[in-house]
Amino acid sequence: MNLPLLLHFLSPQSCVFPSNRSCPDSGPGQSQSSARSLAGADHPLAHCPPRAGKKQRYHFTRGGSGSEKLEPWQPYGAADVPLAEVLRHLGLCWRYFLWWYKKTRQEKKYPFIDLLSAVPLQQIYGCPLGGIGGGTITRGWRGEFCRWQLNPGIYHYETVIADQFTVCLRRKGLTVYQQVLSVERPRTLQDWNWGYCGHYAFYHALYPRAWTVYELPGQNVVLTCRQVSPVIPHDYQDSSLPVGVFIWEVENGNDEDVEVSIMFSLQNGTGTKEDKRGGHWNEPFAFEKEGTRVAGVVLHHCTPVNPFSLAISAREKAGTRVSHFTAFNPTGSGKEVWQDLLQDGQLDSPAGESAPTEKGEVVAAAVCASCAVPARGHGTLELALAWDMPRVHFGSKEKLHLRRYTRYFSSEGDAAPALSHYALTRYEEWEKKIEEWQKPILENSQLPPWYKSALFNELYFLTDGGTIWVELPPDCCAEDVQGPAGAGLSQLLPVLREYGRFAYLEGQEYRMYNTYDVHFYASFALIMLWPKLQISLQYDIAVTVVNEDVQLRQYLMGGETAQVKLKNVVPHDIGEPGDEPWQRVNAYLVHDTANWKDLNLKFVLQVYRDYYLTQDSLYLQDMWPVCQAVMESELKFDKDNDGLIENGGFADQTYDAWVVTGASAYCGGLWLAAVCMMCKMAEVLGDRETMQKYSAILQKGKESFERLLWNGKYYNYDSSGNVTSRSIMSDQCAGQWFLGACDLDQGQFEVFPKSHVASALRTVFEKNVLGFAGGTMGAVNGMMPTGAADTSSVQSKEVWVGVVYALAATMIQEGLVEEGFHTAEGCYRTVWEKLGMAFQTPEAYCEKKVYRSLAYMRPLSIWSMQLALERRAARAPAPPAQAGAPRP
Ligand SMILES: CC(C)CCC[C@@H](C)[C@H]1CC[C@H]2[C@@H]3CC=C4C[C@@H](O[C@@H]5O[C@H](CO)[C@@H](O)[C@H](O)[C@H]5O)CC[C@]4(C)[C@H]3CC[C@]12C
Repeated sequence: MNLPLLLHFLSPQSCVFPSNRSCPDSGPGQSQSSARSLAGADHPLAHCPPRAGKKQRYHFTRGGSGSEKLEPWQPYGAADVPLAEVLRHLGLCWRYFLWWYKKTRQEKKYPFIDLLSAVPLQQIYGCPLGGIGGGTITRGWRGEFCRWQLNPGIYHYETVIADQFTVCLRRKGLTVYQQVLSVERPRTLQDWNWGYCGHYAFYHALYPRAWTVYELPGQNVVLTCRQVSPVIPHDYQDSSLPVGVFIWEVENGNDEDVEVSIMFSLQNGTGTKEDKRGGHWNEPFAFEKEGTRVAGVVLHHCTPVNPFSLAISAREKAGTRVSHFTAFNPTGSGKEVWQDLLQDGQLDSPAGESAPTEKGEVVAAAVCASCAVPARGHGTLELALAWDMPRVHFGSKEKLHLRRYTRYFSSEGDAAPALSHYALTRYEEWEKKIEEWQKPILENSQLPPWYKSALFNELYFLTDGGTIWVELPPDCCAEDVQGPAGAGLSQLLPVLREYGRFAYLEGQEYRMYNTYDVHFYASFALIMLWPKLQISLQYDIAVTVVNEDVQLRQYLMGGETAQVKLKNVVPHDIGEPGDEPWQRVNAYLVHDTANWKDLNLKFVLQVYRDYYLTQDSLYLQDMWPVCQAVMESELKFDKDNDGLIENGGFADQTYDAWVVTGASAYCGGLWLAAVCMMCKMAEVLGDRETMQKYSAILQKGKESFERLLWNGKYYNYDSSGNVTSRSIMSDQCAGQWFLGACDLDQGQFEVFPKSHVASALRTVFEKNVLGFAGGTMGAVNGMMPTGAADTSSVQSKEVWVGVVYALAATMIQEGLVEEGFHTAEGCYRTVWEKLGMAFQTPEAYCEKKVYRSLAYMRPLSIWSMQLALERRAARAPAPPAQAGAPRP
C-alpha cells in the first residue's frame, strides 16, 4: 500500500474545522495545550510514514505549533564553571581572550571555537536537505528554512520568512482556500494568509527523509509533503548532489473534484546581509530531457566570493501545470503574488529575467504546480530545491576547490536547472534505495523504535556537519597532494582522484575539519556506509603524518610555544574553514597535540578496522609504514619501558580538559589495542620482525596494565594515586571496543581478560549509568566509587553522547545487550525528546541545565552499535523467522 493511501485510512475524521484561519486556540502564540495534545499524542498519523507498523514510532516526530515547554537549557557559560576551575584555567582564559580579540576584532575572521558567543539553543530543527558535501539547508520541523551552510563549514541560523509552501484549493473554478503552510504570522508579506493552525500538522523525520502531514481544516483534504535528499550508502555520485525534493501527495476526501496548487516561494539568498548587497537576479527556466520537462526559476546570487544560484522547480506531466512568478519583494506585502495565485490557482509566468537588485533591495521568486484531484482520489505534485555553488574558496581564498558534483554537472555555475531535472526524475530511485537500506533495520521487531530513529536521524551530521566533498584538480600531481615529504602512498592519487576529498567539522560550533580524536568515534558511520570516503580521509591523514609545519605558536592551555605540526604524528585536525584546510592542519591551538597520547593510536586502530571491514589490501600496505612511524613516536611515551605508555600530567587526549597522569585506562587501553593490531597487521603482511617487536611489547604492556590499573572491579582512571585516580571512566574500554569490532578480542589476540571487561562494563552500568540521573541520561564520563559524580574537571561530570553510543556498542559486543540499549536510550531520549535538540545533538550535557557544543560529530558512533548488532546476528544461529535479529 502506498503512503498516501495508508495515511488516508488512518486519518481522523473528527478534525474538520469550519474556518480556514481559526485554530482551537488561535493567536500568534498558540496555547501549550493544543501543542501538547499533538506533540505527545497518539495521533493516528504519527504511526504512518514510512510504511511503519502501527505500533512502531521510529521517527523523530513533532506536532502542533511547537510552543510546548521544553527545558530552557543553556550553553556552557562562565557562570556554570566552579570558581576553582576558572582559577585553574586563568591563564587559558586570558590567552584565549587575547587570541579571540585578535581573530574576531582585528582580522575580522571566525574563531575556530567561539567560547564567548555560543550559538543559542533553538529547539526548532528538522531534517536537513542536500547530499554530502555540496552544502546543506536545514528545515525546521514546522517547515521553516532556518539553517544554512552554503559556504563550506560556515553556518547561518536564520529563518527566511519568504521561503514557504502555500496551498490553493479551487472547486468549480473558484478558489475556496488559500493558506501559507506555516504557523508564523510575520510582519512582512502581510497580505498572505499566515497562521496555519499547527494543531492540524504532524512532522516525522527519518533521515534522509521527512514527512509533514497537513490536514486542511474544513476542506476534507490531506496533504503529505515528503522531503527526500540523495543520501544513499555506497553511492558516490548522487549522494554528492545539492538538492532536495518535495513530493506533495494530495488526498481528496470529498465527493467532488478539487484543483490543488502548491506554490513554493524562495528568497534570493540565505537571510544574511548579503541578500541586500545588490546585483542578484532571477530567471525563469524550463529544462527538458528524455521526454521530461521541469520548469521553475533560478535565483542568481552574485556575491564576490562563492557566488551561487538557487533553483525552485516542479515537474510538468500530463495533468500538472507549472507556473512561476519571477520576482517579488519579500519585504513588502506580497499582494501581487498572493492575488495572482488566488485568481486562478496559477502564477502569471512572465518570460525574461528580472532586473538585478539595487543595493538594499531583496528579491524572491515562486514556482507553482497545480493539478486536478478527482473526488475521493489522490494526486501528486513534485517540486524541488537545488543549489549550485560549484567552486568554493575557504576563508584564506588561496585555493579554488571544485565540489564533487561538478564531476557530473557543470562547474560554471549554470547547473541548477540540470540538477533540478535530475532530482525530479531520479528521486523515486533514491527512495527505493533508501528503503532497501533502511528496511531490514526498521522491520526488525527486536530493535526498539527509539534506536531506529536515533540510528538514522543521527546520520544527519554526515551532510550537515559543515561537510565538504571536493574533486582533486585534474592537473594535480603527486607532490601537490603529498607535500614536500612525499608520503610514498601508492594508492593516494588513484583514491583521491576516484573518490575525491572529504571533510566534516568536529561540530557546527567547533569549526575544525576531521578532528581526528573525535572522528575515531564517528568513523563507524563512514566506514559502514561510504567506506571509500573513510579510506580517502585516511589517505589525507597519512599525508599529514609525514609532513611538518615548523611555524611556532603559543598554545592556549599551557602557554608554551611549539611547532604547529611535528613529523610522524597524527594531527588533531586538517584545518579550519576560515583558513585553508588540508593545506594548513592543526587549527586547534588549545594544546600542542604532538604530545597527545590518543591520536597516533586512533590512526592505527582505524587502519586495521578499515582493512578488516573492507579487505582492502592495497590500503593496508600503504598505511603500514605510516602506522609504524606513528607507533615509533608513541613509544616515546613509554618512559619507564614497561610496555605501556604514560600520560603526561595534563589533558593530553580527547578529554582535553581532564588531566591524566601516568598509566591510564583510556590511553593505556587504546595503546594495548593498537599494539595488538600492529601484531595482527604484521602477521597479515608477513612482517615477522615487527610482529615480534610488538608481540613482546604487548606481553609486557598487558601485564603492566593489569598490575597498575585493575582494582578488582574495573580499571582505574589513572595510576597517579591522586584523589580521583579511582574514578570510574565510562570510556575505559575504548580499546576493547575497537578490538571487538574487528573480532580481535579472543583466543591468541585477547588483550584484556574477558572477565575484567565484563566486570568493568557492569561497574560502569551500575555507577555511571544507573547511578546518574536515575539511569535516564546515559553514562556520566567519570563517577567516583562512592557513587558521586567525579567533579574534578568540567569534562568528568559531563555526559558525552558519542562516548555513550560507543559504550553501548561495547556492551552489546560483550553480550550486555539490554544494558547497552538502556545506556544509549538515555542519551537519545534526553537529546531528542527532553531537550528538543533534534538534528543538533551536542557533544556534551550535564545532569542539569547546561550542554556544550551543538551539532557535533561524535554521536555518529551510534553506527558502531549497529555493527555490533550485525556481528552478533551473524554469529548466532538465527531462528528461521527472525534472521538478522539481535539476541538479547
Ligand atoms: C569563558 C568560559 C565560558 C568560562 C571559562 C571556563 C574555562 C576555564 C573552561 C570551561 C569549559 C572548558 C572548555 C571545555 C571544552 C573545550 C573544547 C575543546 O575542543 C574540543 O573538545 C573536544 C572535547 O569536547 C575534544 O575531544 C576535541 O579534540 C577538541 O577539539 C577545547 C577546550 C575547551 C574549549 C575547554 C577550555 C576551558 C574551558 C573553557
